[in-house]
Amino acid sequence: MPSFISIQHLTKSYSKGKNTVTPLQNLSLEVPQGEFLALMGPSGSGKTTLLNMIAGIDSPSSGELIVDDRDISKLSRAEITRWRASHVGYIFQLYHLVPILSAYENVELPLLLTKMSRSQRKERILAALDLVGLSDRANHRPSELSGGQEQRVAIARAIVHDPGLLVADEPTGDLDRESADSILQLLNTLADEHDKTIVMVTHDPKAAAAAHRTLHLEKGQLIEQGAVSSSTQNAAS
Ligand SMILES: Nc1ncnc2c1ncn2[C@@H]1O[C@H](COP(=O)(O)OP(=O)(O)OP(=O)(O)O)[C@@H](O)[C@H]1O
Repeated sequence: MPSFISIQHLTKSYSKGKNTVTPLQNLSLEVPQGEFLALMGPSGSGKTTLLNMIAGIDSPSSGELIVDDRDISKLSRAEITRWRASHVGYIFQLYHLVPILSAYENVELPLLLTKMSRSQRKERILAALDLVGLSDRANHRPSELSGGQEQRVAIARAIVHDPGLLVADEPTGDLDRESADSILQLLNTLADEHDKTIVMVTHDPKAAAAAHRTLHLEKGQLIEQGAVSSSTQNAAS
């Protein structure tokens, strides 16, 4: 099966004063469509940097970055903004819901950027809320929801425009174990039954274990779980 994400020899450097920081160095990665991939690694190892590259939020210094058959490192700023809006869904640790809007209205936000009619939007929003198990909370505001429910609304918002790729940065970092497990189950369902390709950054080994595969970032390179050195495990714990 061709890869949904194909990264070849990707390097990312930042200038910091007189110094250069290179969180990702000559990194290569293949992710098949429908895979739920977890990224782990010590703080500062470049996990968020890699996630931002894959999601088209930041661009590589060098290397090839193909997502869904497109080399997104070669797109202009306007093209990448358009690409992101239709191809990527974002899930954050702290949900980033708009407090004065209902769950329904929060989920509607990505669709307001499209030419969809109100009735088309309604159909999509109700389907997304149904998929995350929150049909009965459509009119509730975030403050009237539990943390787990807020994250479900955020996931409904991330999938409502039907992107192929979901990126999640510590999606269970603010949740108790039970809520975290049900969010991880939902992410598995999205990969297994809805063919979403999911890349999740996490510090939580239990969250990583729920994914199909876990990779560790070490010295700007990716290492399969099992091949990770004890020094990295100590640093990550
Ligand atoms: N915009 C930027 N400008 C300069 N340096 C940056 C920038 N973004 C990230 N870095 C540096 O790149 C390195 C990797 O950062 P990154 O946030 O990707 O790590 P991380 O593994 O996600 O860490 P954490 O687990 O703490 O979130 C760090 O040394 C960071 O200071």
